[in-house]
Amino acid sequence: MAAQSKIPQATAKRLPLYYRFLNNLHLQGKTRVSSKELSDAVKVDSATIRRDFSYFGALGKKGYGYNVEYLLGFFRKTLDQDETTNVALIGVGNLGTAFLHYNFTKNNNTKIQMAFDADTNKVGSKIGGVPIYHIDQLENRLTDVQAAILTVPGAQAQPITERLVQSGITGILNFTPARITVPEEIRVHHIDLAVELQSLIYFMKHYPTDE
Ligand SMILES: NC(=O)c1ccc[n+]([C@@H]2O[C@H](COP(=O)([O-])OP(=O)(O)OC[C@H]3O[C@@H](n4cnc5c(N)ncnc54)[C@H](O)[C@@H]3O)[C@@H](O)[C@H]2O)c1
Repeated sequence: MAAQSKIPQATAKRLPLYYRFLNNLHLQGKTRVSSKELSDAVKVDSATIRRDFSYFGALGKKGYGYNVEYLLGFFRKTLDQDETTNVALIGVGNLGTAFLHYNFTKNNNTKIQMAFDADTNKVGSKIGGVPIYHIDQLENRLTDVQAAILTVPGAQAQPITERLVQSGITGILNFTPARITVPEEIRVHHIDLAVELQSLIYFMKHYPTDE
């Protein structure tokens, strides 16, 4: 595994991009992909992709491309080995409470360290071992936290996002229906259950798994 820690930073940054696309291909039942196909999808030129993949020990074969399963296995291992990322959760309601109970116990390198809410009845308690602070404390408490999970009502999403960005958060997992605006160096992943469900139904219809 030592070779994996030698991956250049620029390559490592593209890993999640590759991972998402390959995962989608895998879900569609595709077993191989060409560097051209990948290049078009992730908007990285084929030469860079080939160089990146050579670090992973994945050497594409002419006329075959890359084995999707092999790459996915590699990415899972590598992404899992990343250094610990501290996460804060904002909005301890129905959804937020469920996440705190879950707290990604199967994944050692991601942990919700703290949570925030505006409701004084929730502040001062712990859920799943995670302390809940008042949202007024956000700027004081958010030191050494890199990512945030947003589970507040939609109308609160943008103002809270601005405070998170000011506090040095660089990644936001947004569960609210609001589309949030951030500076371009901040990464936002939006999880919309309605869209996910529609997408599932689309794939059920068009890519039945028992083909
Ligand atoms: N519950 C679901 O299944 C579900 C599914 C998909 C998306 N969502 C979205 O996730 C978000 C949360 O949903 P929910 O059902 O948990 O809502 P909820 O009303 O149960 O919880 C929202 C929490 O945010 C807190 N809050 C309100 N304003 C705040 C502020 N300014 N700062 C900090 N905390 C604040 C509230 O006190 C409350 O605890 C919503 O945007 C919702 O649309 C929910």
